[in-house]
Amino acid sequence: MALIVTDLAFAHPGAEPLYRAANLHVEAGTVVGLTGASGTGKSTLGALVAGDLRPRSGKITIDGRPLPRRGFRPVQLIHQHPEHAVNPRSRMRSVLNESHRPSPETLERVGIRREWLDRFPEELSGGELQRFCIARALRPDTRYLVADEMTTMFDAITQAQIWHTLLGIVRDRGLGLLVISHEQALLDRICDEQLPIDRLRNPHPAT
Ligand SMILES: Nc1ncnc2c1ncn2[C@@H]1O[C@H](COP(=O)(O)OP(=O)(O)OP(=O)(O)O)[C@@H](O)[C@H]1O
Repeated sequence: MALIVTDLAFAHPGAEPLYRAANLHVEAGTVVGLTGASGTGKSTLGALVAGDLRPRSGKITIDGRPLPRRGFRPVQLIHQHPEHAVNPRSRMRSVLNESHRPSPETLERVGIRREWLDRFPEELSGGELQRFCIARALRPDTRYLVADEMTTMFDAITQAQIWHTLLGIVRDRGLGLLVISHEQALLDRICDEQLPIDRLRNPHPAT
């Protein structure tokens, strides 16, 4: 069981290809860190494996099946800026229930307080809002998560709480987790494996 990217090619409109033949393997139940300098395509790769962007060519398979083009989303993306990932005009109860209804146990485990459900996004802190994005991503059919600079904006205590919670759930559900981060100490602590994106990009550059 794995998320497997094979010979992926992608370019943003009007730009040079970011990857010509990228390969990535995230085994279910493992935590893989994706590292690399700014602008080298880590977030873009996260968006591709989550199905938010479509590759030019190549293959993405999830537990042996092609990544679905619509509907069922087995790979869920958690962004750096939760405030950009939610509708500012929706109360948190609606935000949460957009994709599924998380169980009360999930809400409690993720650390969402009941009284937050009636608030609007701007009435929550970034860390509180990120907990909603995590709960929303934890659909019953989610198999893999991409955490793209998920806690970069938060203080050390909030970061530690969110990672502790998420890693516990990932372990219990046997999910695969791709972590995109510039924080080397975090990656060293939580990852089973780390991949520099340069190793995935352009493995056969034109000479
Ligand atoms: N929607 C877009 N349209 C055009 N170019 C884009 C778009 N999104 C990103 N890019 C470009 O693609 C390249 C890779 O961006 P990406 O965000 O994937 O890098 P990154 O490695 O995640 O960077 P960072 O570590 O700074 O977050 C950058 O040069 C960026 O300017």
